[in-house]
Amino acid sequence: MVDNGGSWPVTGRFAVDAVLFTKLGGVLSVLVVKRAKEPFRTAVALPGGFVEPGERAADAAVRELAEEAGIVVRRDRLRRLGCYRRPGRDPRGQVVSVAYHGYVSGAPPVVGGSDACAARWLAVAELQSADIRVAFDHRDIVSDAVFRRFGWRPSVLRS
Ligand SMILES: O=P(O)(O)OC[C@H]1O[C@@H](O)[C@H](O)[C@@H]1O
Repeated sequence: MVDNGGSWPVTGRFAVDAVLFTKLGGVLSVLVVKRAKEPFRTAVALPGGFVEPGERAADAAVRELAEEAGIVVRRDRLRRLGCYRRPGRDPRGQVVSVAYHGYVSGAPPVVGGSDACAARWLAVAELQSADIRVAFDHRDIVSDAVFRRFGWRPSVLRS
């Protein structure tokens, strides 16, 4: 632990999220987990978590993908999407999340672990349905990732 002399305010925590795409039956899909704990217990979320002391953000994204979804993705297959810092995005307090995006072919098998009780590939269009409870600002993150990668923006479907 670095002694900051008490002069640096501790204002928040640093997290990562991973948007991993595939095509499943020709349909653009994204890897999601079901949260096993609060906040947003049982909601759909992106694989993600807090960055450990001394850990690089991209390595944390790779680690969370493995821990929460049982999928091994090389760091150089992930691209940085951006920083998500809107106040209130996490009910626990100020959490800044760096999001990454990537693509894997063939919808490899995934399995929930760690903070996730399940993992699956979910059609992007389905994730945008208002009927699905999505944790944090993860629906917006997926929308931004689709736009960055494919150049179109999925619209939220109201039932
Ligand atoms: O999954 P835990 O460890 O509870 O918290 C990490 C999550 O907290 C959120 O702000 C981030 O978007 C990230 O997904």
